[in-house]
Amino acid sequence: MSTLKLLGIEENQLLMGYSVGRLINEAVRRGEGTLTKDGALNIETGQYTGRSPKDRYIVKDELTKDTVAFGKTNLPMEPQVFAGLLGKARAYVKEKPLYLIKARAGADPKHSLRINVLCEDAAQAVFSKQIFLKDEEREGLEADFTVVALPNLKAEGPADGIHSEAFIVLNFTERLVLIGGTKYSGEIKKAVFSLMNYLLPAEGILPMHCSANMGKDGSVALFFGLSGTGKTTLSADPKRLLIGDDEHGWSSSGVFNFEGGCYAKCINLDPEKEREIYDAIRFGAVLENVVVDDNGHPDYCDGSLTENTRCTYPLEFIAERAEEKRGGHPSTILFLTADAFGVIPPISKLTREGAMYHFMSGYTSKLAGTERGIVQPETTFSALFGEPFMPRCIEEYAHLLGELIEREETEVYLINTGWSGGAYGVGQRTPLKYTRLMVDAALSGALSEVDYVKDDIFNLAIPTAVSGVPSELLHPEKSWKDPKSYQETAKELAERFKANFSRFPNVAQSIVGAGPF
Ligand SMILES: Nc1ncnc2c1ncn2[C@@H]1O[C@H](COP(=O)(O)OP(=O)(O)O)[C@@H](O)[C@H]1O
Ligand SMILES: C=C(OP(=O)(O)O)C(=O)O
Ligand SMILES: [Mn+2]
Repeated sequence: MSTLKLLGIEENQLLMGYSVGRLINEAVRRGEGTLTKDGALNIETGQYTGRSPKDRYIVKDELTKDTVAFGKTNLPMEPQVFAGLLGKARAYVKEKPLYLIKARAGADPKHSLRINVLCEDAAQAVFSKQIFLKDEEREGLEADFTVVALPNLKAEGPADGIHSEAFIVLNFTERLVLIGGTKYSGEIKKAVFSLMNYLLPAEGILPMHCSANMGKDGSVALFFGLSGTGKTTLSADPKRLLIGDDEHGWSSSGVFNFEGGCYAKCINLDPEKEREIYDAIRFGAVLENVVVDDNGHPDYCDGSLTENTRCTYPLEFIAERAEEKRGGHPSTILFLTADAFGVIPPISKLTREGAMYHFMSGYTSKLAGTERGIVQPETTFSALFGEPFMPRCIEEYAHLLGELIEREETEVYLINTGWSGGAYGVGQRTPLKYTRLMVDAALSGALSEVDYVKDDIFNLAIPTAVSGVPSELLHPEKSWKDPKSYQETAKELAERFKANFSRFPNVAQSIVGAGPF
């Protein structure tokens, strides 16, 4: 059955082919948001201002039962529970006008999905048009997957067989994503990301939660990291061409963006420090939960609605960009971690085994606002630096990365964009200008020419010098005022790494041995 039929939607309900300008007018007219003085559309998303992982499900059926790693991250949903929610959605959309955005995921035409996004809100239609790759020219209504975003449809929680009023459900058999009860647009993009992450490994492609950019010489860099660790910020670099800010695939011909736009954090956005992002906030961009005064002036320092304020804009709003949204094989990979313990060196070089160890560990902190209920940094091990979005078992993805970095001789660094000079509350977040200099040094090849010292707790190789960066900052045991408390804290974190890694009992000893001592 066609997906529209399944949803009980008639063709005459669909609002199609609207330009960005027209959708923005609709959003304002319908009271969904207002324009700032720079022309961006600002909306408030209500109670849900970040992702809600406890409300995200995958339907467990014949197709997925043996191919999805069901558990706490990939919550299973029984087909009959899905049928109940679908019934609610059908009743809700009956005779309701819905915006249809024809989009695509995957800039490599060989590995691309046709996506129809159906939105009840015009603002989410603008979001979808700007974040995904355009596919307006596509004829007919057929697509590979349909995403239905009904933020104002609230479920009844346990009475509907789910956790709360919000639901994000991926149904691979019906090729349908149902979203209700949350207006946070991040759910729409991350749901499509999860679709790609399920489908691509079957084609031998590694999907990655990373940003990507390219030097003017064509050399590609990837920045992996969980939410808030700096993928978007560090990849927007005027010296390099942006390929994409969040989701990529790595195939035998190189890397490709899944998306067509960016989803940047705006908290404390400072035009001096993040010029590219600041300049992208204009007509056509969508802000979420930024506090704006009566004259339309945004106050990026106001986190009263959430710390997770956001801006969506198409890649074309960034001057230095890779037009094709693709590049060759990465020569350098940077794993970004926001270490709230403040004991991981700001930059270190990983061996191939070390890269595998840290990819599978995915150590970082969840930062305030990025997920429901997170108000201060919370230690997490999020495998692949994106476990919430990876439906398959971790080893499948890790295996692919291992093969690729081996074959392409990709160099891998670990970068702590989190705390230094002390733990969260005592030290400070590593100044962005220094992190940028460390990234520059890694990408220019300068770090191939310096000496390294061993960190004897974490088994990491720390460069002795990075141009422009105070050398004591490079070594946590020197940047902490109290060496004893550094030792204790570092050892505590090392133990946490080991405890976490016991979830991978079958991994080669050489990889386990590349972790903390
Ligand atoms: N040293 C640093 N490196 C990267 N980002 C930093 C640093 N210090 C502070 N930040 C801030 O942290 C946030 C990183 O967020 P973002 O780049 O959107 O992460 P991601 O794209 O990985 O979710 C930004 O608000 C940025 O200004
Ligand atoms: C949209 C998100 O991604 P990121 O913060 O990694 O940009 C999110 O995690 O909600
Ligand atoms: Mn980002």
